[in-house]
Amino acid sequence: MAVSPLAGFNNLSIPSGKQQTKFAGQSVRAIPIRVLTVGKKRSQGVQLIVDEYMKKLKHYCSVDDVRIKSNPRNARDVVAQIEHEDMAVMGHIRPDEWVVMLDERGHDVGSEQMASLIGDAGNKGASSLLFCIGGPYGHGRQLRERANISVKLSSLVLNHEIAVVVLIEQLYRAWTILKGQNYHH
Ligand SMILES: C[S@@+](CC[C@H](N)C(=O)[O-])C[C@H]1O[C@@H](n2cnc3c(N)ncnc32)[C@H](O)[C@@H]1O
Repeated sequence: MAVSPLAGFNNLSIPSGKQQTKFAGQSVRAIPIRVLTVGKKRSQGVQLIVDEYMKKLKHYCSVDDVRIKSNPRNARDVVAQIEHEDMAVMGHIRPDEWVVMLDERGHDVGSEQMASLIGDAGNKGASSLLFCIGGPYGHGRQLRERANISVKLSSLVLNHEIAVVVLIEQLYRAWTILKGQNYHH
């Protein structure tokens, strides 16, 4: 029987407050992480930082940087642009992948909770974990329906380039937390 992609996150607990991850001292299955961003060409400075953290993250799991051009069909109105970007994003999602949508209105998670989220995805059967950063006007309807969870990185609205930098550092931080390494204080 096929396992619903929602099966794990239905049970995902996001504990409140700063606390140790429930995976401290336990082994975690290292599933691939894919970071999908919708946007224009990245600036060199942002790309350097993303590359640096991707390299660090690759010590723990495989990582893919999936890029989608914003407004891929040169739509003239915002609604059509969001829909075209949404379709392009959906085309990259794998059926048994757990999808984390980054959104300014999402769950407010701390770094330990992000570590638990990665641990849960690995240990509850997801084949890979996809983190989605939207285009200039945010995510479309299909992705919102498909996402297993929506997470905020800050109460501030971030440009997609800043969002990917914050996200990738947090993914690295999360793995150091899972491994009990001396990076997160
Ligand atoms: C320029 S923002 C889009 C802002 C738009 N107002 C919206 O409704 O999403 C581009 C993308 O960056 C990400 N992003 C921006 N601020 C964020 C935040 N505080 N937390 C999580 N993701 C954020 C989201 O994925 C968003 O779709």
